[in-house]
Amino acid sequence: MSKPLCVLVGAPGAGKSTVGRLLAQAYGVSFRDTDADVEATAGKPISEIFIDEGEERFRAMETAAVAAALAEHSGVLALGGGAVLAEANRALLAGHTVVYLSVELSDAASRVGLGQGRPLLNFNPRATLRFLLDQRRPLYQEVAVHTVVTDGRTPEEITAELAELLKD
Ligand SMILES: Nc1ncnc2c1ncn2[C@@H]1O[C@H](COP(=O)(O)OP(=O)(O)OP(=O)(O)O)[C@@H](O)[C@H]1O
Ligand SMILES: O=C(O)C1=C[C@@H](O)[C@@H](O)[C@H](O)C1
Ligand SMILES: [Mg+2]
Repeated sequence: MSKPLCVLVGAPGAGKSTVGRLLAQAYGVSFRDTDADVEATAGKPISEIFIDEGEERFRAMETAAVAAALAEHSGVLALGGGAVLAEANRALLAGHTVVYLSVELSDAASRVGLGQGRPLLNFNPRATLRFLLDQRRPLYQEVAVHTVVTDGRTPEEITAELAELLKD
């Protein structure tokens, strides 16, 4: 039983995977991403899981991946953007060093582009992102111990702030 150094949450395009990798490198620890874990378990990309099995099945696999990663991983962990929607996942995060990488619509939209590889954003990515951000902002805030604003900042700047926060 171990505990992640830090758990990153945030919307699509917040930079969880990008910043998570940089932070892990800086600390010399490994990086894990529950999206990649679900894909490895299913043997296919998330976009295909959504098409073949539906979002509900994906969310069940995601909860199993979150529980396993929180129990096993001691490095930096990024959660899928929608993981905070499930009460069970939010409960699992209690007591963990959860950092909310916040992003607002303008930067999120330019970072995810047309939403390729992100099934929820296949249709009208900007309007969907606006909805997701409004729906999830309070949930990210609820689980987070720290918030790091990412808008208009480079991944390196964000990583440096995160490293500073983790010293406490
Ligand atoms: N601070 C930043 N400034 C500019 N571009 C960024 C920043 N952070 C990430 N990006 C770019 O935005 C895109 C999305 O980043 P990333 O995949 O890390 O986000 P994510 O939070 O993991 O998204 P998802 O929830 O879809 O997995 C990538 O192309 C990445 O290079
Ligand atoms: O925001 C979401 O609901 C998602 C974000 C991605 O990380 C993936 O977990 C999946 O595409 C769903
Ligand atoms: Mg990611």
